[in-house]
Formats: sequence, C-alpha cells, structure tokens
Amino acid sequence: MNNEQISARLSQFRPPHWAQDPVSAGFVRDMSLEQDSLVISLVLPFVDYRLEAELRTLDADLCRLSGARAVRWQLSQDVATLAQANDAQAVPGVRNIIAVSSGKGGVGKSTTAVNLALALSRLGARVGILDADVYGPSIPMMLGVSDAKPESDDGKTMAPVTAHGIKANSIGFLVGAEDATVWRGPMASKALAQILRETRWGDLDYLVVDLPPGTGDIQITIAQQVPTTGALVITTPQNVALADATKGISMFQKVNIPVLGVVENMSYHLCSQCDHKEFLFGEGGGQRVSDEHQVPLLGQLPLDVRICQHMDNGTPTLIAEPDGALAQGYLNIAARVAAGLYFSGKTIPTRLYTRQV
Ligand SMILES: Nc1ncnc2c1ncn2[C@@H]1O[C@H](COP(=O)(O)OP(=O)(O)OP(=O)(O)O)[C@@H](O)[C@H]1O
Repeated sequence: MNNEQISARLSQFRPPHWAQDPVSAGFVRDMSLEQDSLVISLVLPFVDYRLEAELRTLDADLCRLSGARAVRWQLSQDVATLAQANDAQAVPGVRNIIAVSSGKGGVGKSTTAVNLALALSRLGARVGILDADVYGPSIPMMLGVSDAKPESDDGKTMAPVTAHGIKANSIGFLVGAEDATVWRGPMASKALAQILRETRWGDLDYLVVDLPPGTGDIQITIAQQVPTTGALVITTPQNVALADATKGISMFQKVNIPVLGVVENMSYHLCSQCDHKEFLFGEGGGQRVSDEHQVPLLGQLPLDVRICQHMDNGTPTLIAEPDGALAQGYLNIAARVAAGLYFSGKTIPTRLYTRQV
C-alpha cells in the first residue's frame, strides 16, 4: 500500500465549511490494511454532520490506490478547547462557550440557541445551555422543564437541570420568569455570573449562552464576564433587524470577541401546499450583512409554524422531528459553528484549562 498516494488523495478532501484538509490539519491518526480493507482512523477536534457520507465519496479512489476491496472509516471526536476571547476566569469542566445574540428582540434568538445546543448534542458533543436572557428567560419553557429547580446539596453549588440530553440553567428556574424581568444592569449581570460559576456543569464540550436581546451595556458586560470563545448573531431579513445585527457584530468586534457568523431566521416561508418559497421580509439581507462585515452566513432558517409549536410544547424541533428538513437546517448550522470555532481559534491544553477545582 502506498501511504503517500492515499494521503495525497485524502488531502484533496475538504468540506466547504473546513479551512483545511484532514491530512494537513492532523486529523488522520492511522491508515492500515486489514485483510482486504483499508482502515483509516480520523479524530476530529470538533463535531461534524454527515462526514462519513462525504468521506465515502473517496472510497472508490482509495480502493484503487491501496488495492483494498473496501474502506473502513473509524471516526471519533475529541473536542478541542480553544482560547477564549477575554480574560474572564474559566468555568471548570467547560471547554468552549458560544454566545448567541441578537440586535433586536423577537427574532428567534432563544429558539435558535436551544435548537443549536440540541443539534451539537445530537452530533455527539456534551452540551449545556445557560439562559442569560434576563428580560425574558424562555429556555425552561422551550425545553419543557418550566417547573424544574436546580438542586443544591451543599448550599453553594447547584446541579443543572437535564432536558433532552443537555444540561440547562436559567435565571427563570431560580426566580420565576416574571421576577427576572425587573432585574436591570449590574444586578442582572452579577446574578448571571454567579449562576454560570455556581452550576456544576461537569465536562462540557460546548456551553451555549443565550444573551439578552440588544447591543447595550448589559450584553457587553455579560459577554465579557463569561469566558466566551465566539459569538453568533441571529437576525431576520427585515431592514430594522439587519441594522441591529450590524450593531451586534460591531459590539463583539469592539470587545474582541470573534463573531462566528450570522444566522438568518424566518428567512422565507415554504408553502405547505405547493412548496413555493416566499421571502416575506425581503431577500438576501443576511448575506449582505455577512459580506459587509466579512463574517460567514451560517444558515437560513424558514418561518415555519411547526418551529413555534415545537417550542411552545417544550419539545424543540430537533427532538420533535429529528430527521426532518428543519432539523437538518439546525444540524448544518451546528456543524458550521463547531468547525468555524475550531479553525478560527487557537487550541489550548484542555486538561489545564478545564480542571475542576
Ligand atoms: N423560524 C421560526 N419559525 C416560526 N416561528 C419561530 C421561528 N423562530 C422563532 N419562532 C417563534 O417566534 C417567537 C419568538 O422567538 P424567540 O423567543 O426565540 O425569540 P427571541 O429573539 O429569543 O426573543 P426575546 O426578545 O424574547 O429574546 C417564539 O414564539 C418562537 O416560537
């Protein structure tokens, strides 16, 4: 078997959301011939979607080059810890923190944050979500655990609530959704920092933080108090929302938090009768904002009444229709976020960074 030829063929493989091929990125751990199979093991430092199906497109070439009759792909992942963007103290056990923001309320930020967290979990990551939206903590309701309470057995730390396989904590669990909305400024951000640090998250690959909507002081304070790795901006295609999304991108850039990209929510409506795509709020806005600020457009999600119903029922789309087209949209975004975080970041030693004290 000629390893060089196989490596050369493998290094021509690069999914569009990867910045490097698997050989030069160092993902290939082993290649060997076992009986008449070529066994290739890859260890990925982020989670991905449909990777095996994409790799299978190489099988015929690899068989020809190696003389094997089949290729056996052994794929595993060990999510890398990436340097955070600020000097906030690390959260024990937590490798990476993704802040989800929107310049404007009601654009579907929490819906996207919850489905993104569930998509990352479905792709094999250990995931948590922190509801930092003090103005309207909706995550307990969206995860179907409104009545849950994080337990504390030592009076100092609390166990997060587990729902649909992810760990969650929210100001809404602790004070009730109505009471949280009267919190303002320093009081809210102080309480959040406390919740972040007093929750026993355990080992997490990704913690998704759902920020309050807007681009004011409270968002900046929270983003800086949290050891954020990167941020996402959720927008709708309306001009007002896009103008606010621009403000959101600038806000993160000012405090040196990398913007992983923009997600356009409620981009279009797909007619359930005839499959006609209707751009209710205009077309191409998210792309324009991305181009202007040179950040990726990570995906476009349709306006679909099922998304709303799933959230209201406490069984988000990723759970209610795990294999449907809507879930695939979120899974694609999750893969882009995970790869984007990795390729734009700097890997640091996990054991040192996340050690539990
Ligand atoms: N793509 C979508 N299709 C249909 N309904 C949606 C979609 N995205 C969100 N929604 C619905 O829109 C409403 C607002 O969504 P959500 O609470 O996620 O917005 P938000 O931006 O987090 O709002 P807030 O300003 O409260 O933080 C919810 O009822 C949600 O179910």
